[in-house]
Amino acid sequence: VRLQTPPAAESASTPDGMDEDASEPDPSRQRNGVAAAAAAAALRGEFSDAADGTARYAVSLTDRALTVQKIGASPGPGTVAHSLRDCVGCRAFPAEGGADAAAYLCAYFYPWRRRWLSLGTARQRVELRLRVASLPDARANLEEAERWARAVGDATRRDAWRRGGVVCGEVPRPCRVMLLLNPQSGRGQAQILYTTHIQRMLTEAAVPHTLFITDRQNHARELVREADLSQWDALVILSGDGLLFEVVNGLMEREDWEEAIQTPLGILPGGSGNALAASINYYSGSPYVYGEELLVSCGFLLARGLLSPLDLVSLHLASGRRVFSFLSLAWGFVADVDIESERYRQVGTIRFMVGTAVRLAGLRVYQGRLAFLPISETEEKPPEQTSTSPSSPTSSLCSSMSCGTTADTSPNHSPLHPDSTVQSNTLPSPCHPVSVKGTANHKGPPDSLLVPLDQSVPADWTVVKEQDFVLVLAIYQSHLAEDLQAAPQARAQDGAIHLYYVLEGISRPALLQLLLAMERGTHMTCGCPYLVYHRVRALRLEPLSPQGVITVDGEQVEYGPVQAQVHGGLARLITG
Ligand SMILES: Nc1ncnc2c1ncn2[C@@H]1O[C@H](COP(=O)(O)OP(=O)(O)OP(=O)(O)O)[C@@H](O)[C@H]1O
Repeated sequence: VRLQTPPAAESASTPDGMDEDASEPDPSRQRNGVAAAAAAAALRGEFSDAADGTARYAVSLTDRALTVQKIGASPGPGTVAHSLRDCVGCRAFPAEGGADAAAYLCAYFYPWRRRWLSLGTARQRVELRLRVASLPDARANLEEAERWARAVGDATRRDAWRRGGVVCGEVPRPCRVMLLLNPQSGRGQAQILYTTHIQRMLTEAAVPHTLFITDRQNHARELVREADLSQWDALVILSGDGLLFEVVNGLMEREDWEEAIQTPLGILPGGSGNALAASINYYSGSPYVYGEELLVSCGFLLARGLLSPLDLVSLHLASGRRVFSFLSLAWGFVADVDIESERYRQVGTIRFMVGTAVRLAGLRVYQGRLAFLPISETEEKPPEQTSTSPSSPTSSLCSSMSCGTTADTSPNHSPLHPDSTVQSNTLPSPCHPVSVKGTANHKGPPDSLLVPLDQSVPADWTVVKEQDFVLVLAIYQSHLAEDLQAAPQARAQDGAIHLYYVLEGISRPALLQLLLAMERGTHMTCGCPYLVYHRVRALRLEPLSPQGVITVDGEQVEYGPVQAQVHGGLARLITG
């Protein structure tokens, strides 16, 4: 374990060095919009160039933008409006060594800009540094710079809330972050990613953090299980999804699990799959990005600090062990590829492509039983949560169950659903559903929809005819990997398990076509009769083939019968 304190941010560019902000349209960015923004300005002032103090700038702050106009230049060229939607922070500081009475104002933006060498956009860093020297003494100049820094920070926060979707709070400021990093995740570059991107970004956003580098499997789990959580406002993972799986389960193993699991969780992609990070980026409405660009986008969302509820799925394994999952349960093709491709880890995300090619060549089928509790079309959905203003007393008190759920317009099941494979549970259930309580090693809410694994599923469940499957995938986020949109209709807090299965009989080309379509999330439009989809609250999977792989959140668990139930909004996720 290493502890580190972030150093101060470095490097600057002056307004002269910046192009027009390339974010999506903002009234204040347009030509006559600049005038409108200035008219509604909350603050106006005159600053000089941070480099040598020669050029002078008229600066105005509105609810939406920080606009900088070179004095003497006509509006348009020489005027830059920095949208607050792209701002991560702003700070004031005195001139170095006290030789000068001036103070400085620094604001940090990450607008979406066209890439230099390829199509599309990515968030790119812009630093605005201005000199405040209009007052005679150093203290007065610093106070003026601080006044601006506070105003920019407050306006940015208000802007984030205005745009927030399903928001149930925000991390406190300053936010004390426990940042857990797995140095072995992905291609083993998480530490470099921290130094090159995240350290500076968190410093700019004034997020003090302590870095914990894990040195073995289950290290993160133990750390959060034993941690004094009153010391931390958020737990952030720079790693793959496997480390977050450990953190979630470490929190759920605590005596105070109910409170502990409310600790805001954040994820920064450092692994090879990075499914949750890709999902968060997608939920935020951001363009598709991957690799380091996804890291910067997720770093930006983390810096904004808005919280959304996160569903967790409680899973009971054959041994009686209970685990909590935020991403997926997989059996068959998907699980095989995930685990078998571990040996190609050094090639990064391409490992999944290699693994897919290998497994397609030796396509397997698995015999098993599947049953689930569907979410009916008519089932009442929890009311949609609207953003609460940052000053609202309820905003920081969001309880897991009171956080709302977005309306989901997706169909309950695929129109391609081959009815012949599904039957309602005609077997009389020998007992009424009884809660399956947390087992000895786990705390957590009771699973009121499940009965013990050695009993038949309840009568209102749907039982799939016993047969051969190519894959079963239960997923609760939109992405299964950075480039796999397995359930584009899913949301972090929709209270649903999105259950897909592919039946035996599918040809290799048809399966490949499905997997390729999944990159764009269009697999349900392929017209494949072997692919079935249901939205469910609970499920049971009983593999009958003697050998196979089951994964939970990409981690291999014991092979055998497993059942699961979703718990809506049990955790909280930083989604920006
Ligand atoms: N220092 C370490 N050395 C070896 N394994 C570790 C270490 N720290 C954590 N682990 C384990 O590594 C496993 C994989 O980690 P993680 O999910 O972060 O990376 P990944 O597998 O590359 O990413 P992804 O899940 O996105 O594919 C986890 O089970 C975790 O417990």
